[in-house]
Formats: sequence, C-alpha cells, structure tokens
Amino acid sequence: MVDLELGGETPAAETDGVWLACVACSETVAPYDDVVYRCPDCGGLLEVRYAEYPTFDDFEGIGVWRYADALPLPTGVSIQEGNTPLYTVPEIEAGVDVADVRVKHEGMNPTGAFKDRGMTVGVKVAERLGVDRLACASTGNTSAALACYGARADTEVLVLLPAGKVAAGKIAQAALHGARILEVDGNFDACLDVVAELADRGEVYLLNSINPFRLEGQKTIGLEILEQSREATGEWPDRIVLPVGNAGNTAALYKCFRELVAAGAMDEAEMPALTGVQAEGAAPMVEAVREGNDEVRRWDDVETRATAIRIGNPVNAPKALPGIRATGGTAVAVSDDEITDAQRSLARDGVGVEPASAASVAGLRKLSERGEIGADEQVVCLTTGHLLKDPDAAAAAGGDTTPVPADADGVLDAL
Ligand SMILES: Cc1ncc(COP(=O)(O)O)c(C=O)c1O
Ligand SMILES: N[C@@H](CCOP(=O)(O)O)C(=O)O
Repeated sequence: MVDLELGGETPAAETDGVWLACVACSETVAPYDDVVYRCPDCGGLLEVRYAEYPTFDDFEGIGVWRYADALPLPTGVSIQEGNTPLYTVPEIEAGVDVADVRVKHEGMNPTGAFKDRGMTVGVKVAERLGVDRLACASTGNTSAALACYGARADTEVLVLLPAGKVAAGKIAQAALHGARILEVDGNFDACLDVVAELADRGEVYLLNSINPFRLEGQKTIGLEILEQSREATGEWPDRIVLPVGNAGNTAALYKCFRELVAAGAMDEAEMPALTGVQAEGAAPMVEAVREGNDEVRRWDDVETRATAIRIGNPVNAPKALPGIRATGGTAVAVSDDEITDAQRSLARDGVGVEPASAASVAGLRKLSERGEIGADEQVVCLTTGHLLKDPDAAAAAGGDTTPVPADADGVLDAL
C-alpha cells in the first residue's frame, strides 16, 4: 500500500522544516546528512516533506523561484527557468469537443525542456551535499539540462545515452555544455539501471527523476498552470494531459495538488484530472491503468518516433499511478502517426514542439473522439520539449524544400 498522505508528525530527522519520507512505508530520513535515493528500510521511493505547506499568497517573483516557499531550499543554481507561456491553440481547440484547450509550452525553458525546473533545485541540493560528479541516464533532455546546470555550477557531469536513439539537438547541447557523454549499447531503461548502480556505489550523484529533490522543481509546472489558467479563464483546469515517460511530471503534479490540499488552498475535488499519454510502442503505464494494476510491468522492447518517451520501466510509477487514479484521470496510448499529426497541428497554431510533446495533444484528440473527456471541460495540454530538440523529426514532419535558381523569375516559376 502506498502512503500518499502528507500529514503526520514532523520527525526528528528534519532540517529547516524539510525531510524525506518513503511513499511506501512512511519511514523518514534526514534530507542532507547522507545521499539517499530510496527508503533505507523498504527500498520505496522517497519524497520531500515540509513542516508547512504554502498557499498562493506566499508566492512572489517570477519563474521557478517564485515558489521558493514550496521548495526545499530558498535559492537554486538558476538560469531563469520556468514562467513558460500558456498558449491558446485555436486549430486544436476547433478539432475537439472540449470547452477550452490551452497548451503549457515547457519547451520555452532555458534548455528547451521542463527538466530545467528540476535541475535548478537538484543541482543546488548536490552543491549542499558536497558531491563532485553529477550523472544521469537520458533519452536526451535530462542530459542537456544536467550538462547546462552542471556547467553553471562548475561541476563534472556524466551522461549515459542509449546509442543511436537520442535526437541531434539534445546531444549537441550536452556536448557543448561540456558533459562527458557515454553512448550505451542498450535502451534508456538499461542506461538508468547502470547509472543507478554507479550512484549506489557512490561514484556519482544521480539526477534522474528518482531523485526526490529534482521532482520538487517540476512541481512548479502545476503551480504555474493553476495561476496562469485562473488569470486567463477565471478557473483552474479540469484536466491536465501530459506525455509520460519516466512518469516524473505526473508524480510531481500530483504532489503539487496534494500540497495545496494540505495547505487548504485547494479542495480535493478541484484537483485537475491527470491524464497520461504514451506512445503505443512504449505504453506500460497505459497498460497498468487499463488493467487496474497497482504495479507497472516493465516493457523490455520499446520503440517510438517520440524518442524522449521511449521508456519501458517508468521509475516513478508508484507515485504517478495513484495520482492518475486519485484525480479521476486516465491514460491513453497514441500511434506515432497520431503524434506527428498533432505536432503539425501545434506548429500551425504557432507552437513548435518535439514529437514526445505532441503526444499530449494526440491523446486529447483520442479521448475526445471516444467521448472520454467532457464537452464542458477546460483542458491544459503539456508540451514538454522544443521543436529544435529533434530537427530531423521536425524536418520529416514538415514540407519538402524546393531547389530554385538564383533569380527572381526562377523563384516565381517555382511557386
Ligand atoms: C520531451 C519529453 N516529454 C516527456 C517526457 C516524459 O516525462 P516524464 O518522464 O516526467 O514522464 C520526457 C522525458 O522523460 C521528455 O524528455
Ligand atoms: N525523457 C527523459 C528520460 C529520463 O527521465 P528523468 O525525468 O527520469 O530524468 C530524458 O530526457 O532523458
């Protein structure tokens, strides 16, 4: 049984009102005494807990650190992450039977993906812990963000990537920011197994989303969506539709809502329905939701054009599955062609995203067609990464180029 209550006594192990708690057995752990990723008693996932949870009145400033009162440290290693736009998307809205559709474009973060929100917190915690080598496994975006924030913190970064399966823009980022890049003969899940073992041996500090501090930063996506939606429409959204890979965002959004409920700033019934979308070729969470399972079965063979979510063993499933269920959400799988169609529609609405991001819109379309989303709902789709992350996919989804001679008549003839 997963313990997802936030209540209980403040343990002796707290520092500045912050501690870690196991979501499976409630064991508490001091936050900064040792490096821990899992419960020392049962191996369950850890999450950050606080003596007090803030309300919206406590927030000031802009970006991730506007929400400092909801984060474990007062400042981060920051390059101005967060404060991403919430766009209207007229073409997409016109094609679905839903009252209001907005797109929260996390591709507008400094490195072009939501990961920056986590790294600004995680790399600061790494500094506090005094570790000297940061590492991650990655389908690309985590490595780009870690390389960038590691550079900013002047700390060594090691990234393990599945060979041949990472988009060009992401490798370029990790390389230029100075990470040591190792291409592994295995998929993302195998890379994570290896880097987790290196972390257990004390060789590296792990900054994948199993790191509970990193997910604290990603919680701010939820806080921004709630504030921006209320400003734009007067309401909080009924539903947030998001791509799912390692399920960190799903877990982080659910934690965001639970904390607002604990603070008395949100009623449980107001939590937006968390709706996860996976590619058909990498859909273990969808399988678990459909079959009503409490555990997610690892898929060893995964494949999708949306390389960012080519993941068969979502490490945050024990936090994310209860979030989908408790908020009245669901999960749906979409084909690669549906993803590319959604990517094109987003582009026509002026929103340039990488394939995995477009999965959210593809999922919205599928659920709306099936009548599984109410016509009166206000929906926010999360787009997680920028178009330029995967230039090859963007070029393939876009139109062909036409060769022309270098004269005006030749150009006009070609039109
Ligand atoms: C662009 C993009 N979208 C979605 C995801 C999935 O997010 P999560 O792992 O939080 O489910 C990832 C990485 O995992 C990603 O890089
Ligand atoms: N898409 C991710 C996969 C790793 O996810 P993480 O959130 O656990 O770091 C990536 O960009 O590497």
